[in-house]
Amino acid sequence: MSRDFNTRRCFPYPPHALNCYVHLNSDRPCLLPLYFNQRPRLPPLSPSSFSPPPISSPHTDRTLLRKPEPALATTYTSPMFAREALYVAVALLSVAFLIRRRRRASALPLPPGPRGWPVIDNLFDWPFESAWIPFAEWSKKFGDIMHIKIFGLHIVVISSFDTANTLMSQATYSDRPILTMVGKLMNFTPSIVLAPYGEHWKSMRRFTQQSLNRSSSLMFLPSQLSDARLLLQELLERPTNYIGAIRYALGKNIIENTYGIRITSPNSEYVKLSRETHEVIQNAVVPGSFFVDVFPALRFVPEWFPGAGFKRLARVAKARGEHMVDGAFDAAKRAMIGEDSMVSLVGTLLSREGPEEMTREEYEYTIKWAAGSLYGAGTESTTSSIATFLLTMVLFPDVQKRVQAELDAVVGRKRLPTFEDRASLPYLEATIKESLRFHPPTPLGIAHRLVEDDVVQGYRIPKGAIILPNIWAMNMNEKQYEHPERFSPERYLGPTPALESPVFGFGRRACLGVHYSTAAIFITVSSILSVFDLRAQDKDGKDVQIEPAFTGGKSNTQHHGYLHPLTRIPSLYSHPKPFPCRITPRSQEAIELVKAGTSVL
Ligand code: HEM
Repeated sequence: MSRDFNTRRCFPYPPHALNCYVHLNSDRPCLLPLYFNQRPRLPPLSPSSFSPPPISSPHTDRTLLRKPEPALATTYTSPMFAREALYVAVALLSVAFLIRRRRRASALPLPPGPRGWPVIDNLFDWPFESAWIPFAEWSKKFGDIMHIKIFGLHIVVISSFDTANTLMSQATYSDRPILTMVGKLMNFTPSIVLAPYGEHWKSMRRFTQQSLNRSSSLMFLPSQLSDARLLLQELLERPTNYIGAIRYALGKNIIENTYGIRITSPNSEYVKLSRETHEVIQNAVVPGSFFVDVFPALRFVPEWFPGAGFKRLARVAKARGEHMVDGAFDAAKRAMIGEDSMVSLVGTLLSREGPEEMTREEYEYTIKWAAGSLYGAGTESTTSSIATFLLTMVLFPDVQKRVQAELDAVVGRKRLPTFEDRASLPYLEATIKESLRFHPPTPLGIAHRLVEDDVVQGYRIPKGAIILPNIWAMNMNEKQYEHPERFSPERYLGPTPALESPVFGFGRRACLGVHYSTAAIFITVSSILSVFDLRAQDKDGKDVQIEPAFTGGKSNTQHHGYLHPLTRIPSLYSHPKPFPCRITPRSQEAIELVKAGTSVL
C-alpha cells in the first residue's frame, strides 16, 4: 500500500478532474468541434482511393521502383495510417486547446484584495490581531472572494457561506497547507488535522468516523453526563475558576474516551502533556504564524542563530508531541488489558483486524495519529463554545431566565438534566446555536489548500493557494441574518429557522467531533443553568457592566521565552476574554442535587 503522508505526489486526482477543469470553469461552449469544422476535410475514403496513381511518365518501371515522394506517401496512406494520423492530430489539438485555455485562465485576474508592495506583497497589511474582523471589513470593498499575498504565497479569504460551501466541498480544495513549523519541524504532519489529502488521511478519517458518527458517539453519552456532573461539583466548590474547570472536564472526557486511560486530576500526565503540546501547536496551525512557513529554507538556520527561537520552540514541541502521541497510544494498549479497562476509540479500533490492504504496523500507525489530535481538536473549541454561551447568559439575563424557565418546566427542580431531555428543550438548543453564531470558536476555520489551478467567478485561484473561510464574517452577514449583531435565539425557532453557522467547517475536512461536541455543550450548559444563576457581578456581588471581547492573537509570553519579545502569533481559537461571572446556586435544593449527582454516578 502506498503511504503518502510524507509526500504530496501521490495525491489521487479524480479521473474526471481534467474534464471539470475544462468544462466547469468555462462559460463558453467547447471550441474543439468548431476548430475541426474550419479545417479542410479529407476526401471520403472509397475503394478508388487505394488504386495507384495514374502513370503519366514514360519511365514507368523506374518510377515504380523509386521510393515514393513524401507528399505522395501522405496522400495515399493506408486507412490504418489515416486513422492514426487523425488520433495524433486530435491529441495535438487537445493539448493545444488545453494550453490555450490555461493561458487564458492565467490571463484572468486574481481575486481583488489590498494592493501590496513589490516582493513582500501584503506583508504589512496582514492583521495579526483578530484577523477575521479586518478581513470582514475588507470584504465589503473587495467582495466575498479576496486575495492576499505574502512573499508570493497566495491566500484567498472567502466570506460567503455559499461560495465556501461550494468550493471547499471539492476534493481539489481538501488539502491542508504545507506548514514548515508545525509539519516538518514539529513533526505533526501525520495528524488527522494536518495530514495532506491522501490515503493516510482518508484511512484516519474513516477509522475516527466509526466512533464519532451520529450513532456511535452515543456510546460516549454516559461519560459525558458523568463528567458534567463532576463539573457542577467543582463549580459549587470553586466557582471562580469556571473556565479552567470546564477545560479540564472536557479534556479529561476526550482523553478517557480516546485512549481508555483514567484521568483523576488536572495534573495527570496526559492532561498536562496534551495541554502543553496543544498550546504550541494550536498557533502554529495558523498560516503566517511563523516566518519559516513563508521561507521554508529558514528551517536550516541553526538554533543558536539570533532570531532562531522558533527552532528551539519546535524542538521542545516535537519532543512533547512525540511523548504525547506515542505515550498515550502505548498507555491505551496497556489499559486494554488492565482490570479497569474502559470503552475507548483506540481500544475499539485495536481490537479489530483492520483493513486487508494494511499491515498491522500500518494500521496501528494510522490509529495512533488519528487519536493523537483529538484532544487538541476538541478541547479548546468546545471550551470556547461553552465560555461564549456563559458570556451571553450574563450579557442577556432575559435569555438566561427563559432557558431556566424551560429547564424547570421540562426537567423540574428535583433532578438534573439528562440527554433524554434534549429534544424537549428547543429554546435551549436555539440559544446554543445562536451563541455559536454570535462568536465562532475558530473564526477563520482551519485553512485548506487548493491543489490545482481554478477559476471562480471569473477570477483565477492559483494552485497551492491557502483558502481561509471567514466564518465570523459569514455569521455577521446581513443578507443571511437579520440584525446579525443582535443576540437572538428566536432566529432558530419557528417554521423557517436561520441557517446554522458553519462553525464546524466545510466539505471533506469538516469537523469529525460535531456530534460529540454538541452533546458536550448541551449537557454542560443545561446542567449548569438548571442549578446555578450566572450574573455579571464581581466576587463581592457588585453588578458590573460587561463589554463582550474575544481573544484574537497571543503574545509570545505563551511560549516561554523561545520567541522574540515582539513576536505576536495569531491564534487558531478565539475565546471570550475573562469576564466577571458570579456563579451561585439557585437554591438549597440545587446544592443537594449537585452533591448527590456526583455520588449517584
Ligand atoms: C464546538 C466544538 C468544535 C468546533 C467549533 C470545531 C470546529 C472545527 C473546524 C472549523 C474544523 C476544520 C474544518 C475544515 O477544515 O473545514 C475542525 C476539524 C476537526 N475537528 Fe473539530 N470542532 C469542535 C470540536 C471537535 C471535537 C470535540 C473533536 C473530537 C473529539 C473534533 C475533531 C476534529 C477533527 C479530527 C478535525 C480535523 C478534520 C480533518 O482535517 O479531516 N472537533 N473542527
